Amino acid sequence: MGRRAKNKQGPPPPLAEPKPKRENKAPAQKVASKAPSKEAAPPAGAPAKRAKQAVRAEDAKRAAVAKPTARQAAPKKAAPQAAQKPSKAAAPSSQKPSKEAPKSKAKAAKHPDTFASEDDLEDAMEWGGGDRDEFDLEGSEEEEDEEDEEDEDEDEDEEDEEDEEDDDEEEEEDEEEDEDDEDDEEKEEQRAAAPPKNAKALASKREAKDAQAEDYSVDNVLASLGLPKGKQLTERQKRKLRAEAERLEELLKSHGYSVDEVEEDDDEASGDEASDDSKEAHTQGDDVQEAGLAGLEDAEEDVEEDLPDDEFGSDDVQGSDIPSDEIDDDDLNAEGLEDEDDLEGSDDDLDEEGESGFLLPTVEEEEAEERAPLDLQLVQMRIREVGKILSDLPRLGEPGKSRADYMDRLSKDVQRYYGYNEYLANLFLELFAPEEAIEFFEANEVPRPVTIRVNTLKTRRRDLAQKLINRGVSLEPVGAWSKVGLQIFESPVPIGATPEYLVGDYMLQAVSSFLPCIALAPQPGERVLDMASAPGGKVTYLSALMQNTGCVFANDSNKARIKSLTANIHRMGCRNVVVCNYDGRQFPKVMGGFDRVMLDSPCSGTGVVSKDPSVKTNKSKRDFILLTQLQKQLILCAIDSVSPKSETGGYVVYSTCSVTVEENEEVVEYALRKRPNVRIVPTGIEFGRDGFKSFRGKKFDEKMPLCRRIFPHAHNLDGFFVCKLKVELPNKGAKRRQEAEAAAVDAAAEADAAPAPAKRARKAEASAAPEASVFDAEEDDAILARARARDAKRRRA
Ligand SMILES: C[S@@+](CC[C@H](N)C(=O)[O-])C[C@H]1O[C@@H](n2cnc3c(N)ncnc32)[C@H](O)[C@@H]1O
Repeated sequence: MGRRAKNKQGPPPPLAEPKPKRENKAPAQKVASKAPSKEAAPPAGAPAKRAKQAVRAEDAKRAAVAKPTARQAAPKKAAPQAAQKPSKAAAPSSQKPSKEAPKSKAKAAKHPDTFASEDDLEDAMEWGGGDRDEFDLEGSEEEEDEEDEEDEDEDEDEEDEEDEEDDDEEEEEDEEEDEDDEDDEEKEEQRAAAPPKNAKALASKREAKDAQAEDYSVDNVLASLGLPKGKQLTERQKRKLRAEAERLEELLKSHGYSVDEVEEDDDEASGDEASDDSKEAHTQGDDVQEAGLAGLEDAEEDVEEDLPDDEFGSDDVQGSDIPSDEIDDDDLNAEGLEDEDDLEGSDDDLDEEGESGFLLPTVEEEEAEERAPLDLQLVQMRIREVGKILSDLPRLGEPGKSRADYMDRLSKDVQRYYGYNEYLANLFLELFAPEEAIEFFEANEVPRPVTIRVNTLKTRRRDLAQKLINRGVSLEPVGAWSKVGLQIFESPVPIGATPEYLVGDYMLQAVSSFLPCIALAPQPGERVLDMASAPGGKVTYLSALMQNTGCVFANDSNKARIKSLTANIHRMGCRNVVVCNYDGRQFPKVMGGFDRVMLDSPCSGTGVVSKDPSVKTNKSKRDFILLTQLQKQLILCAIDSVSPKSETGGYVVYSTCSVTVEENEEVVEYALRKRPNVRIVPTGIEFGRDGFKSFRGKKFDEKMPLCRRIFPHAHNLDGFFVCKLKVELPNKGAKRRQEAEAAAVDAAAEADAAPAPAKRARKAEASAAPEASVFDAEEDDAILARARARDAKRRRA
């Protein structure tokens, strides 16, 4: 097994820390919201019900697990909806996804980086900012609240005349609000006249739920667990069922339910209060409560009525693989185990089974599981359990089972739970250690934060921020590392259709895609080529960094994408850009001699799965072979388009929104082999992980760690790879390479020498960055704080 990415303490988070007012609300929700693709979603709450029934049936006499109150017993529904509206705490790093989190992220943005047009905007609102309908259509309570607030704001606005800076903006806003209010009144009347929209849906949901509850007959319950009736359970089967109970308890605890209080609350739960709560949750249309809490409660009652004590028994238990590593004798006793012998017996077996007590399913059990309906919660728990065991196989592994056995199980479960094809599941499981791979898969289920890039050709960040705040947008700078990024948390207006957007004050753009431009660091007056530039997120940034001077060639081979590229270039006021439409591989023949070349290469998109989940299934081994071939050809052409004699530059940046080694380090390594006059230099990006120096037996250039790798689970950004290359005169390069090879022998000297030039290079580039001259962090912070305070005051009034 080759090198795998490791979790290590990285530099400061790339996006801003959360403000206290948007406190993390529901940390436990993350677990529940880890739903796989929509297609795979089970009927809400069904796995929990099955698990609960298993517990009750097997342990009816023993009462091995305390019965939680109805309220406590509501596992969150593991459905895509939940996953797509992550809690603010759910983000792996400090960022907060926007309140308008997408209702469906299945529709991916056309291109992950930028949003060129109205269509792109729609996509953008889906990937990061929510359903556009939320902004435009009637009906949501939140919207009404906001409208009320806007009405109040009008009054406050009149009083606020001292605030000279805001006057013009606010007048415009007031006019818009007046119009909106008239529309709103009309809509309100229509709403009042119509029957409640969701009453019918609720009624039919209830009917469906009742029908579902009726299905919990003994036969159904046993069948759902793969247990034929009337036989005796083996010790192993009993143990698994008990561990299943533990699993459920763990699940409840992880959602913040206290199982310890169950005994006392149980009485209450059967009383009015609990059922009232349940009903209330129902009538509010809360899917989570409905599916989990009320459904579970109903199912419990049915099982109690239907299931005779001796009914549960089979040699053919298809049961789940049950983590029993945390079974605690004291707990079991406290919870009233009647049959001490069983417990002792299982303890003995646990000793034989390794410390975790988790058993991989047998072949028969696997086959039965294949036949049974997909139990997503079981699969999710098993993924976590196997990930944990693989982190310490000698201690936690089952005797006789190899790493390959566990990896095989994990791969199958990842495919079933997250919806990746076998090739990709294995690719990621090779790239990361198992537990980290799971974090990566989880992060891909959550949308990344919405961010915009301020167009310094047209405005300053502080001015734009102020205008947007005046429109009620909640935002923050993305962090000290960028002077042009703003993270959008909430917006009452479509962020891709504000007047500021339309006049080109900003670009909707993922912050990862700022990084290649920062690395290329084009200088005013230079000649620059962006070899694959549509729809233009990066090329318009390059143009801005060059302050509309020099010349940028924006090329793309795809004619259809040239349209949005051109539109963006116009909207952003880039006057130093020439658009062209060649296959990048023709470029050195078309023209050459550039000071810098950007190759943001076509790639598999494995870094942006959260935006485009189709990547999970539509990328095969063949695609990777073809893509890497193209990437290798393009990188050579990019190198050959650069003038090694450039006095100010002579650089190529190669980037992808993919995390695979094949598309990144291997492509760069290929280029270094084919062009000995090229070397890797620091990118100037202060965060991210190092590029791999070796992977699965392959050794890469010693400078490969200077490349930056960005991961969704580690940085809460789109996955990205950025490499900066310096192109030198061929003879000079060859000489330098020989010298470098000789120098590599002296490891100590190398260790001393490496950091200093890297630092110097970074410092030089930072001071040369044109945007630095228009930025004053402290001043910006003060202005933004004042604007936020004013906005807060208006809202309070
Ligand atoms: C990752 S996207 C570029 C995104 C762009 N840099 C931006 O920031 O908006 C890759 C682009 O490569 C283009 N492309 C694919 N094959 C190409 C080729 N052989 N030559 C030039 N461009 C190509 C695609 O049309 C696509 O627009």
